[in-house]
Amino acid sequence: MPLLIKICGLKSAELVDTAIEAGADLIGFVHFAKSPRHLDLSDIGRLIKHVNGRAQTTILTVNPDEDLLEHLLALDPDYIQLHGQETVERVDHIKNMGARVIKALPIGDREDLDAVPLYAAHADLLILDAKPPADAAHPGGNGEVFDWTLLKALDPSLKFMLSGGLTIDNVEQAIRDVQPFGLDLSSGVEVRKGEKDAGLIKEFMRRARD
Ligand SMILES: O=C(O)c1ccccc1NCC(=O)[C@H](O)[C@H](O)COP(=O)(O)O
Repeated sequence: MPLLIKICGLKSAELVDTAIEAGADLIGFVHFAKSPRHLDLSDIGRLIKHVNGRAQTTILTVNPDEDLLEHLLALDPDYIQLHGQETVERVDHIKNMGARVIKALPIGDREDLDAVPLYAAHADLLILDAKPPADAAHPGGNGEVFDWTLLKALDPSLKFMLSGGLTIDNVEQAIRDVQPFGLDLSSGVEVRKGEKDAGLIKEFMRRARD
């Protein structure tokens, strides 16, 4: 089965087209005010319409309240991505609202793996991302790689997307060593925080798909 590849934090229709034409399966839009990739609801709605079914879409948010969730669901993304401290009960609740849910889990050490089978039984997709540095302004999109060898302790039948610091230089090794179900990335195809580069997106996708 081909790798599911998600590119997160796209902000323009042109770069959305670049990512889709290069073969991205899932496009992520960030709604988190402190992020350099933050978009307001009207821009996210416009970009989801622009994708128009050519790829799947997700809106990424952090510990959303009911009111925000209702606004996000009205934009009709394929998934809501949760990147905060949302519990499995919260994941279930959001699914009951009619959403498919991607849950991101921070991985820094062996103990962090305990949450993986638990959330795998509730979320539609799981992202295993690097634990953010203590002084990070946002819980994801920090370009940090975690120790992939930790993942050897997981049940091999668990499906997850590998995330955290993926770049054109480490993507082939990541696929070889980890053999994930999917990949998720943001900073690795940026020239500056929040600014994606078409050439890096194409090169990343070429190396990931070869
Ligand atoms: O991207 C952000 O700015 C962001 C802000 C708040 C919560 C999560 C965020 N990103 C989550 C993602 O899905 C990223 O793709 C993932 O953390 C990997 O990022 P990177 O290490 O930069 O590739």
